Amino acid sequence: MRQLEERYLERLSQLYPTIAKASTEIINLQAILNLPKGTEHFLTDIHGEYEAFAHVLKNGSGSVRRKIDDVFGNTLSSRDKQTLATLIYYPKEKMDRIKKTEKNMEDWYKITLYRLIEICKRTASKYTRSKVRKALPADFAYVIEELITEKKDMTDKESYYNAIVSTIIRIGRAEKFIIAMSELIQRLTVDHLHIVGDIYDRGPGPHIIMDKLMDYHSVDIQWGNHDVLWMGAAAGQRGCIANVIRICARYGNLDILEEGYGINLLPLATFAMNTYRDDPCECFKLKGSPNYSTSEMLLDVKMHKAISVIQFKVEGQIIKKNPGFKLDKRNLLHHIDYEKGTIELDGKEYKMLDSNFPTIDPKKPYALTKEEEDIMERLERAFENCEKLQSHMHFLLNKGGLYKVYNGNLLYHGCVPLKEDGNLKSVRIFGHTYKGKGLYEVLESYVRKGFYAMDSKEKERGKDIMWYIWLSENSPLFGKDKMATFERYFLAEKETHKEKKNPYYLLLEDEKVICHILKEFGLENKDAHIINGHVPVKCKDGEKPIKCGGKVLVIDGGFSRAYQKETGIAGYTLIYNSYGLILAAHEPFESTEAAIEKESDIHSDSTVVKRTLERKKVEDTDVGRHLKEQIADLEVLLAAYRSGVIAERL
Ligand SMILES: O=P(O)(O)OC[C@H]1O[C@](O)(COP(=O)(O)O)[C@@H](O)[C@@H]1O
Ligand SMILES: [Mn+2]
Repeated sequence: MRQLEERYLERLSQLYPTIAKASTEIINLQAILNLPKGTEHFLTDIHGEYEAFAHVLKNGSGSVRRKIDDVFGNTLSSRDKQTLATLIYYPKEKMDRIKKTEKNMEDWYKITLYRLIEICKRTASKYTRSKVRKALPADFAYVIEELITEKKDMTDKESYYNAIVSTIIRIGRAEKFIIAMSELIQRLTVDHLHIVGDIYDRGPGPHIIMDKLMDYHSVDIQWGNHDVLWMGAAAGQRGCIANVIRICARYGNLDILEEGYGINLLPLATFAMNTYRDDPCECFKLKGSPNYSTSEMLLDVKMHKAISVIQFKVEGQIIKKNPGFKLDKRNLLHHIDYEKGTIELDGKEYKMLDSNFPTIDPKKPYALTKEEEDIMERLERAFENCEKLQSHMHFLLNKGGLYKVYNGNLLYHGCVPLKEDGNLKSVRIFGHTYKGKGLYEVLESYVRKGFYAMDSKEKERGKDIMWYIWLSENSPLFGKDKMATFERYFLAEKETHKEKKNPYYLLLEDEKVICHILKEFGLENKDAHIINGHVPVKCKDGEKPIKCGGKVLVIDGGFSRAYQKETGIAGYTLIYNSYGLILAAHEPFESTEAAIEKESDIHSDSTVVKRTLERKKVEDTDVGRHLKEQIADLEVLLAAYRSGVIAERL
């Protein structure tokens, strides 16, 4: 042990070779501990809505606007503040419009630059110089640092600033500079982003969102069931591939696959056209209103049906292969009477809304036809070999997980499976029993195995687990008793469509249960919160996102347009800054165009969930804890130098 400590100190002394260097580092770290805590931003259930997502990222769910209010208070009209906010979100586009009407651009540049400098000063004041420096755009790094650094003892500050600003304008760099400042403000307003799941499906641009996230300065992701579905597809799991394509077809988003990821769907399209040529595919009408021509629409519904039938078949095979998944009840194709066009479910007979199944052999309903098999083989290869998809999925693997404990909060997408009495539900995974945190951990480890395991059997299990996470009633990311996809397509009886939620969702107001979950994940502090998404909060029915006296925050971002009529708003996001927790309710996002032109900001309403008595500092955060450990280590090193145990490396 002693030897280990000495070896560690030796290593540390290579980094801080002298008393002076070690002391300076201690002082620097101590200074960081006393800075205000950085702002965290939480978004969930983005579901491919890249424009709304980009907007919320730009406005920091109201954080930029709050900064403008803090700096300018009553000295600017609310109209001017809104224009300034829009400029910060969309600097280039806004300036292009302003230039068309503004008579004195030079004046406008001057005023705008001063305003931006003031806001930038305020946003930067929370960080160390070194952190700000790292965020500065290379072209203007030096000037911006000059402009935002307080020069206390300079006598004629004003003329010094004026000279810089006038030069920027005179040499024609004002626009570029305004863009750089605006982006810097956006960058500094939010220190860290949490995505609490469901980036994928329903909306048109999940791949664009992923590109943005990969570019973002600091982010973690708690996978949602839809994200794990795409991960499974990328790993070549057939159930996941079929679901991914089915959902894209259902929402008129096959472009994501074809154009976004370059996955060739021609074999499926040709097969669908031939197989369902005269079939109107009534049950497979699209959701939403995609921009389709009639022939595109016709093709899409046929592909939608073709891949759905393939899905029910391959899922049947996965269920048979994995009896431990206990999903046999979800195999329904063998309950269909193909002649009568009916199905028997739980002893009751239902009329099927569709009875044209040319590819199903009633004796072997789960077997793929030769053509279907061929299509699936090609799709498997296409998903596995798509470089862009693989890079997006590896980003999810590297930056994400099934849950996260961060600054005293517990983040996960769906739920912790519970029994009706509120105790943790035990679940069998490949012959072993797990619950609570253990369940989360084993599932996550299998997801990773699905990509990285050397042992082919474990790898296969890992792939199948991704599909299991998508729809099992015991999956913490799904948390409903069944996924009623089949019933929703083929049966008119609404009661068969019902997906009953895990008791977790009924127990969200039960403090004992919630504290138990938090404790299970190591959070015993009374200030801890659970933050989850997944279930839309039906605001129009009076439902509230704040549960259990503020201990639980269900912030389904509600970005998904298809769901906005159910919730009545566009959903919630959360901000955790040094003053506390702020919940932002959003109105539906019209378009980027409207956001710029009408200066409409989707952020509508903020509720302070919790206000801290004292402003939280870095020392109160997880990073602060690491810094304190580092300081303690450095102090040991310092003592070792002083007592002669270790020599300085001069
Ligand atoms: O209406 P859609 O898009 O077909 O999806 C409905 C399905 O999506 C789910 O709600 C899962 O998606 P979420 O994770 O977004 O809730 C299923 O429970 C349901 O069967
Ligand atoms: Mn979800």
